[in-house]
Amino acid sequence: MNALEVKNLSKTYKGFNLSNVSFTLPKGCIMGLIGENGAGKSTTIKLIMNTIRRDGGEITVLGKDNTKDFKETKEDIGIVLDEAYYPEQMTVLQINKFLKYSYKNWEEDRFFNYLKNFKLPEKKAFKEFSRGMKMKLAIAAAMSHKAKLLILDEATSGLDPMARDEILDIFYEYTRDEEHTILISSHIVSDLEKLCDYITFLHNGKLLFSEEKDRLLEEYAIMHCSKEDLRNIPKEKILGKRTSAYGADLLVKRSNGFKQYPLDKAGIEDIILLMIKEGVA
Ligand SMILES: Nc1ncnc2c1ncn2[C@@H]1O[C@H](COP(=O)(O)OP(=O)(O)OP(=O)(O)O)[C@@H](O)[C@H]1O
Repeated sequence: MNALEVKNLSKTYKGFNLSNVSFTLPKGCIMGLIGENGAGKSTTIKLIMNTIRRDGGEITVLGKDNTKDFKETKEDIGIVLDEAYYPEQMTVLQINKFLKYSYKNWEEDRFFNYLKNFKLPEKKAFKEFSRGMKMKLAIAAAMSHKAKLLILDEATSGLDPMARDEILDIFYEYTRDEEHTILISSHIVSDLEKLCDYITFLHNGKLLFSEEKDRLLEEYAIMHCSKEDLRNIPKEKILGKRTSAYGADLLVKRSNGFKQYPLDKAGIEDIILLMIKEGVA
């Protein structure tokens, strides 16, 4: 079963269109949502959470329509945004009590285990937590109420590299039972490349690709060529381009030929930067 199906999703704001975005996230997998500032990542996440109204399309969470079966899908989703909000005076012990009443399936032991792993103090008030500590608390809470789909919108960006690495390991473990699924947006593409099974790339409100990461890494390559070579390559085979005084780096698909040229591996960051670099996308 798919944890998440997004079909032809559309939303218009003045000066911005999220248009016909479709992607599928199978259960037990991790999907990274990437795109530049204003690409439409948070809008997509808000539409999945049903906190804003869509103009068109369909969203299914674990087989249920996210608007018609809103109450059930809400229990199934754990959400962490880029800021964590809890009552300022509360300690984690008090926050635990508060969350116990808020969630039907609150898992106290799991929550305290995460707090221990994250080394969060039990007696400090929430307002005295650093930004990173606040985020860790929100992540621990989102993973402790039997949510089947965990959604993180820029939730790891404020963490130091060690904390991020630790949390990426926890996310990875979280999904290995095939019951938990993660959708995570981040500007730290190297983290997503390490963690994710799927990458979905939005640009100016449009979906440029939603693919298995391993397929992207196998299929795409960077070709270095001279300006003269560049003139002989069919435009439709150039998926991205960066030119300099000496020649060009082209993003190409290995399946499109190019055996006569040396091809370098393309990482996810190379792929997305080249795709949008000179307006090819
Ligand atoms: N409530 C709103 N009213 C009007 N426009 C909005 C609203 N919310 C978002 N937008 C616009 O929608 C576009 C997409 O915004 P969104 O927050 O989805 O981008 P994003 O990809 O999450 O960006 P970032 O990486 O900066 O967080 C932007 O142009 C933004 O100004």
